[in-house]
Amino acid sequence: MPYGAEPFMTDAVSSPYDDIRRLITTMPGPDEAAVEAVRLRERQLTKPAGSLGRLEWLSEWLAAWQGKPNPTADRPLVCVFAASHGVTARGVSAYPSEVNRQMLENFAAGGAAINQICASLGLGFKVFDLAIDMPTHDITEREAMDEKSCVATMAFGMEAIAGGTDLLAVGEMGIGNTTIAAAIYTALYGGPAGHWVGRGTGVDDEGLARKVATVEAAIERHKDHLKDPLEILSRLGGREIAAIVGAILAARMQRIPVVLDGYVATAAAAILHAIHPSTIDHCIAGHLSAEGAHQDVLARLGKIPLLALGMRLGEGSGAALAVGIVKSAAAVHRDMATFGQAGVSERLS
Ligand SMILES: O=C(O)c1ccc[n+]([C@@H]2O[C@H](COP(=O)([O-])O)[C@@H](O)[C@H]2O)c1
Ligand SMILES: Cc1cc2nc[nH]c2cc1C
Repeated sequence: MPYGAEPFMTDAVSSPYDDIRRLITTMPGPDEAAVEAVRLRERQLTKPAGSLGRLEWLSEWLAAWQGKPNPTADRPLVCVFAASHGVTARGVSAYPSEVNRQMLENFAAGGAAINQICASLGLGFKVFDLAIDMPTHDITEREAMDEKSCVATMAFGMEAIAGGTDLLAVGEMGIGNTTIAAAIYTALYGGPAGHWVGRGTGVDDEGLARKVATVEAAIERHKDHLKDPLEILSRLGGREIAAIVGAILAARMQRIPVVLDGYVATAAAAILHAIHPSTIDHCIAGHLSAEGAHQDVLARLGKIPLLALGMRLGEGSGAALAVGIVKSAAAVHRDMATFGQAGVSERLS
């Protein structure tokens, strides 16, 4: 038998993405019985019905995706995925790419904003270095990464949950990646590149014009290959976005609800949503980023952000703050007294 023609191989055209597509078809759905149990207890707690607004919904959401009637947020984990981008050669960021490695050191030393947010809220924190010294290709010239590297990076992102957690927040670090995210949104949703491009770390008007021109050039370069969302991901990048796609999928398989960070992290959710909207039903938007088009993206994904603090930092900061709210929602649901326990009179009619 000639080399490469083992009997178990078929002639069917296979793609490196097949395993990811197969995984998506086996994802668990929401646990309706757990949601009902939460609603039942909710009605018995010492407060006017519905008075805790979205906190009540958050308890139901946790229960639905954790698959348990007593939802928890006892071991929340913030994962930050860090990557470098060849497109920075086009002058699309207010900061140099060296900041990527320097910020990894800052995260490790405990000096970044995200370190303080995690410490103040008691959240676990893990950073993933996605070959930070090897930028992906400039997407105006060629694809950011090949399909196999893209799949390998998604698989690496699945490691996010390896240590165990009951609530995952996903964020990123990568100079130039608001241009990458804008390119992904332009490919997915169409319209002028200028609609999707914002100031990121704070580029001036010339920088903004360079970002728009860069996204337009990237779309023009790849225009014949932007139908399949996974191909959009590998062509436009970057590694941190691919890793977050993997983390979101792995979390779903293990029944771990996910909190998304800002404009860049949401691009990973948008890729999955374009494959099938239900793939991100276990995700909430932690916050509304100040990066202009985030509102539009979240509306397309059907997500209402938990917080709107005018933040545009990235590094998981908005998602981590939102986890603090989710932790309170779980604690309120678990520890409040019922009308019966507290001897408080119930509603008249
Ligand atoms: O995700 C967001 O909402 C967001 C908005 C603006 C900036 N960022 C962060 O800033 C970096 C990207 O900005 P830029 O200008 O280099 O494209 C990257 O490290 C992101 O974490 C992130
Ligand atoms: C200093 C700095 C910190 C960051 N954290 C996330 N993105 C960032 C971009 C810069 C420039």
